[in-house]
Amino acid sequence: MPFLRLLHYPGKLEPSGEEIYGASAHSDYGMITLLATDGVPGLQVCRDKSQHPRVWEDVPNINGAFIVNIGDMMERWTNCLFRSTLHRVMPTGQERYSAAFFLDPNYDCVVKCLESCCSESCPPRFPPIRTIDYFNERFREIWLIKQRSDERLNVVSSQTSNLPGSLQRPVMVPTVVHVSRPDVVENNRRDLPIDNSHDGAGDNGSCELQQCNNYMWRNWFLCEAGFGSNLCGIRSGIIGVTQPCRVAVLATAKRVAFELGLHLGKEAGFQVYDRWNFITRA
Ligand SMILES: O=C(O)CCC(=O)C(=O)O
Ligand SMILES: [Fe+2]
Repeated sequence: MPFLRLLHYPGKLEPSGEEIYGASAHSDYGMITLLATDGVPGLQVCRDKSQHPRVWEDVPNINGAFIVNIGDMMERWTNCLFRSTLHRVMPTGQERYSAAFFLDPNYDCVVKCLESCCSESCPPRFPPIRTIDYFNERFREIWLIKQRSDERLNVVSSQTSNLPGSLQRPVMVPTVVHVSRPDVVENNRRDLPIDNSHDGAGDNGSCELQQCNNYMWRNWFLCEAGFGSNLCGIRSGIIGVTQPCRVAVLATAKRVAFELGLHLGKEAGFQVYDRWNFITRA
């Protein structure tokens, strides 16, 4: 699964002279990352992450070359034959741009030590893990670090701008919630054309079924991005959809429940207000 992240470090300095943007020490979670930068320094790697105190080295810029990072999943697959690279971006006060291309296993892929990388004398160091479970574990750790830091700094809002540089960026990493749908729904989804008709701009964008589809697409997107999930502290709550008429409300609620394997009236519900303010709920 590919994922491209475009990064901008504004290089702003606090009145104290301290820069507030950077990226704390981390390894990338997936398989492999190709990184292109604009040549502005700041990126550092630690060759031996088990060594303390850590020794950080600047990564030199080579024009036209990508920086390649091994990710955690590759480390687990190869039983540490390939180690994931611990790296960070130090604030330098200079504006900086980078583009990171992450290649990760699919979320439902179980990452298990490769047979060629273990033996009786060298048993697997990590148990098999589903990619999504590993990612969520890491996102939860980051969320806890952010909460502790907020408490320390007495940050009231959820903005990250008051955080020290070392905690700025990874907090922005999205949580991904794996949604398991009935087989029939999953197969239908795979057959859907990849075009822009689901954003309501297509020729048949106004028909009722199409509108229902539009809401489905948005719900799936929000749901899989962690909205409405207890796993994701900042996005927990409810995804709400408004519809112009009772028929559409019922159709949408039923379909959300069916497609996400939820119970209508429990995890998925609806509320209809008619013009005399009578309310029907499930
Ligand atoms: O901006 C950089 O050079 C590094 C970015 C990075 O490590 C990341 O996005 O995971
Ligand atoms: Fe990284």
